[in-house]
Amino acid sequence: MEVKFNHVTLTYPNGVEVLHDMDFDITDGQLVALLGPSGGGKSTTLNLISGLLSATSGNIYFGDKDVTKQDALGRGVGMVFQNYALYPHMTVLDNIIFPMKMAKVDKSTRKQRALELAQLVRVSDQINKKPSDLSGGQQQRVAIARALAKSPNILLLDEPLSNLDARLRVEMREEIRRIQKETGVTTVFVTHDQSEAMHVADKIMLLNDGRIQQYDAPQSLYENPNNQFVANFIGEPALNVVPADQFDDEVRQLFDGDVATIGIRAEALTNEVKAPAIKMQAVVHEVLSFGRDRQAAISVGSHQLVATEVTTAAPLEQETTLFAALSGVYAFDQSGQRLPLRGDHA
Ligand SMILES: Nc1ncnc2c1ncn2[C@@H]1O[C@H](COP(=O)(O)OP(=O)(O)OP(=O)(O)O)[C@@H](O)[C@H]1O
Repeated sequence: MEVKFNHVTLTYPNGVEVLHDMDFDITDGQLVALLGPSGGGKSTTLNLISGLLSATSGNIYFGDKDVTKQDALGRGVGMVFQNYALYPHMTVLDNIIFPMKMAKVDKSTRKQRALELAQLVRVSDQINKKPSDLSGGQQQRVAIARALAKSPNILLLDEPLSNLDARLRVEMREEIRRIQKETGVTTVFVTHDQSEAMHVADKIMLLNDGRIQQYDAPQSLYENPNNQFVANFIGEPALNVVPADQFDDEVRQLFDGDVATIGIRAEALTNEVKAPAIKMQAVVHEVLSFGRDRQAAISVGSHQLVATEVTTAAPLEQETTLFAALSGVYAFDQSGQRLPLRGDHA
């Protein structure tokens, strides 16, 4: 089911507007990640989709239907929470059956559907156990099956992986993607972890201060950020940010507008030029290897940078010329807006 927000705002009863003019479409069948720092507005947006909160102004549509005034029950959404919220006294099978029992689905149909869902989420061999006898990942699978039991219009997942250890988080994010693709249910997934969002989503909506900073395919956010916030938030190691006055005029003039800062991706910095690049004077302090990863500590003036492609061939602790591939160099103005390359370099 397509979801559409038309100029939606939300003001909490304390009078503070926390979501400003949210205008977006979620395409039917897609998995969208709501990503952003704490307080950015992810949960508030999710609760507006679910109907747990009502918009102060603007309209929300599911397909062609205006659901702005409809409550959570009427909207037919399935929810999965961070703590799974399974019924502890019921078996796995009964947990999955429960929403269908409430909806008065007949007994044999609901049992058959629950068994199919258990198979979909791969807990068929656990159906007679109680939630406390399952691992965190298995409990999450059951919570997803239960949320899908009533064939919801939209599946909403609120930080579903945050209680799992690192290895299980990676496994479960792949599982969520598989289950979403198999069922085709439009899914919204809240996370503050950019790497999780990058791996799981068809599109990422990056929120900060109750505004959409960018809503795009994961790779587009990485390669073509709208502003400094997006460029900083997406990518690991974080973007290197250097004031523009550390660069020659020639570099600043590559961009259209008044350049205040230059952002450089860690992997764009090299000690040999391989692609269209800018030059900079820098000092390499050390080059460390971690398995297949490398990390060099560099300074430009008094600014510390991290580079992943600078090799041990670089002389240490002395001024040297480094290059930054233009594809990983962004210029921002004073307000943090991205400045485009001038026509002849674009
Ligand atoms: N009940 C409330 N009353 C007043 N303000 C609220 C309420 N709930 C949230 N806020 C404010 O709304 C803004 C957005 O909060 P929200 O919980 O949506 O952010 P979030 O991105 O989900 O953050 P987190 O990752 O910490 O959950 C914050 O400034 C928060 O302080």
